[in-house]
Amino acid sequence: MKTVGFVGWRGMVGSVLMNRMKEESDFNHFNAVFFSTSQAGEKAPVVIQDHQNLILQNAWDIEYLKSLDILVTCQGSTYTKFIYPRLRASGWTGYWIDTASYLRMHQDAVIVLDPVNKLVIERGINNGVKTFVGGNCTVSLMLMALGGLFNQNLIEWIFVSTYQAASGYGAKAIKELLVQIGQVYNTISDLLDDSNIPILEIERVITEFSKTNTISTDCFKKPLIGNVLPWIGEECVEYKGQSREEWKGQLETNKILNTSKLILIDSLCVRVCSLRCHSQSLMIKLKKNLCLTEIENLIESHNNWVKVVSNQADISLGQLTPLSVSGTLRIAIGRLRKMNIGDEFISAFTVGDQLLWGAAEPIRRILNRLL
Ligand SMILES: NC(=O)C1=CN([C@@H]2O[C@H](COP(=O)(O)OP(=O)(O)OC[C@H]3O[C@@H](n4cnc5c(N)ncnc54)[C@H](OP(=O)(O)O)[C@@H]3O)[C@@H](O)[C@H]2O)C=CC1
Ligand SMILES: N[C@@H](CC(=O)OP(=O)(O)O)C(=O)O
Repeated sequence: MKTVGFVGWRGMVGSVLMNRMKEESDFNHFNAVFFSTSQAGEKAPVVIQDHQNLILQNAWDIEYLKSLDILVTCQGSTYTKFIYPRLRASGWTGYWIDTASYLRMHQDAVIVLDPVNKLVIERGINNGVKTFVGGNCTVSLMLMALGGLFNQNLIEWIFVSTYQAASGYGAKAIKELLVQIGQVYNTISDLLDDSNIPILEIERVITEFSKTNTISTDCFKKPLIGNVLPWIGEECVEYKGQSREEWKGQLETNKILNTSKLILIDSLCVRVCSLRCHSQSLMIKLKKNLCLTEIENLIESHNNWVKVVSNQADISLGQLTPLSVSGTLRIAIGRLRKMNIGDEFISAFTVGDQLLWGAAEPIRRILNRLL
């Protein structure tokens, strides 16, 4: 059996990965070794019955890492940046599987999303590629939703407006949003009980409180509760005025699909206060005029997880929301219709869990493929 090391397994993405692997009994197929950058020597997680007494190994120990057949890291780019070049320089030729963005555009790395780019992955494996990286969450979720149209080479360009969950900024950010909700509620809970207080007075109190320094904003820098934040991540060095999150859309999509002619993708990425599902509003220019039923059929037949939601109010509100998709592998896509501006333009809205298909699931699946 192969030996697989896990770094970053107790982080948010790592925990979702561990849960999925336990659900699917993946740990029966290899020997697992768990590492930590900060807790070496402490107890490792128990993932199968007979492995009760394993301890955490030191994630900085190159000599130990060299003994692995496969290393899976959900630890983040800082770890990858430090360890990856040193481990490769030491002569290690094992498989490196990573959730972090650092190696994604590296020429020796394949971005994995097998329902969409299985052939690219297989070609990579056959050509001796040893580095496999999960895509940016919005990119992976968009590709899972529109795989059927990309597959048929029907897309000329897309403009995406994202509504990204707090989880995309990590566990601390989800906590910060929940703390903000509590803080805001505490400032007005007495007022809510008094039916004589006008709603605009309550709104004024909340708005004023949210502008004070008392509200927690360590992660997001501004309140997310009662707000939307129209900038995610750093500014792109190459393109002023574009965030790196927006910049990744076109770059990663074209790398994942291994396109010979660039598919144009642009976006405006916004943080909203949902917890772990990213939503995206899409304006798509098709290369030809197709009827809506054909478009829906192509989308839905592409993979087992994408579900077309009928474009009706009650069904959209029930099945096309972060709440309805959260914690599932479902990729919901709806609000599909032809736009007024022309027959080749369609609009759509899609929702996916950014910790599952957006992060952990492609990693779980490439690991199983490489075993
Ligand atoms: N968040 C997301 O939605 C997505 C993230 N990614 C990428 O995945 C990587 C990891 O992200 P994420 O999972 O959010 O990172 P986290 O911050 O949740 O975890 C990273 C590491 O922090 C350490 N840590 C310190 N204190 C704690 C604690 N109290 N609980 C758990 N872990 C703790 C752990 O390492 P140790 O045990 O070594 O101390 C852990 O592995 C990043 O590169 C990110 O860009 C990719 C796609 C989506
Ligand atoms: N940036 C994403 C999450 C993420 O980690 O992306 P990446 O893996 O490309 O750094 C978000 O904030 O929602």
